[in-house]
Amino acid sequence: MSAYALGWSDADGRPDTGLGGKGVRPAIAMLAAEAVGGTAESGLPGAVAVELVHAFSLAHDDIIDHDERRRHRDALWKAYGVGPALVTGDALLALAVSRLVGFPEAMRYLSAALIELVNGQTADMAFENRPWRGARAVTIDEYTAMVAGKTGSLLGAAAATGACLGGAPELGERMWEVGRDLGVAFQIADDMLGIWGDPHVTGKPVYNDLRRDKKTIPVLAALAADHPAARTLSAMLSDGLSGEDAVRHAARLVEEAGGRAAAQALAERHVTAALAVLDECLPEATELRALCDSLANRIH
Ligand SMILES: CC(C)=CCC/C(C)=C/CC/C(C)=C/COP(=O)(O)OP(=O)(O)O
Repeated sequence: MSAYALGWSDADGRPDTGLGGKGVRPAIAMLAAEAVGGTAESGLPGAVAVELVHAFSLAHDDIIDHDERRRHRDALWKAYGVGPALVTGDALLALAVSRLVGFPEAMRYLSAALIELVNGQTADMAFENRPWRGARAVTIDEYTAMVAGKTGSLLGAAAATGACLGGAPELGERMWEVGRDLGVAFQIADDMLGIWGDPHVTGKPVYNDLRRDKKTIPVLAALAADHPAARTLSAMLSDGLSGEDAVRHAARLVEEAGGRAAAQALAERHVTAALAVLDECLPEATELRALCDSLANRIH
């Protein structure tokens, strides 16, 4: 498969604008199918299913979070209204499930991912009402479990459905582990891009998570640090960030307290774990490994 299949450039080799998304999940499904000895095309039903689930989850997530921009343009709800965006998301989900009718082993992983996705999303929403400090503060372990559900499960399903469709259902569980750990690292990178990303590249503004009290890993890790900036940050967040100056100041404190470096280190640990399982069960999977490496680059 070409670099296009990895989603980083378009069919003519131009850098991807992000308008259609990076296509990471379908690339994983097709490369996993190939890695276990099938053709890339054999992984196609899984690839389509996971990308449709992803699109459904983004449509609904943008409504939940009131995010107005997605992939360099208005979010679906912003362009067409909440009702149409909700129903479009539902339709995408129904179509996703229909893609795997006739492939029961792959379907098992997709349905497991859907349950975990909803659990992770529910935890993410519940965390917004938890305090920044004290006994009820969100821990890094709780964060990791939440993102393993919200993001890791679908990358897990991509890898596992690919393995099943490529003819190696016995590798499904291990491939799920590979995808899940990659997904945790991917979400950590996404959290980092939400603070330090370039909106021209990501297609969405920075600081929305901070404005909304989202318990993202750079902030949680900063607060856990024994650093004066962490104490100032904790007080500011607990009082509520009032105005854009406060939001920008909080972002600087997160970095000063070491939140960015700690998030990066945690993401690297998850990439390493994913690669260890991949090397153990599919040492010849060079293209899938290359995709993992390119995802790892997103952390830096
Ligand atoms: C049930 C429900 C509403 C769940 C929501 C779960 C959710 C939105 C998780 C976020 C996943 C994520 C990192 C998206 C960006 O993916 P990406 O960078 O691959 O996006 P792209 O496709 O635009 O490249």
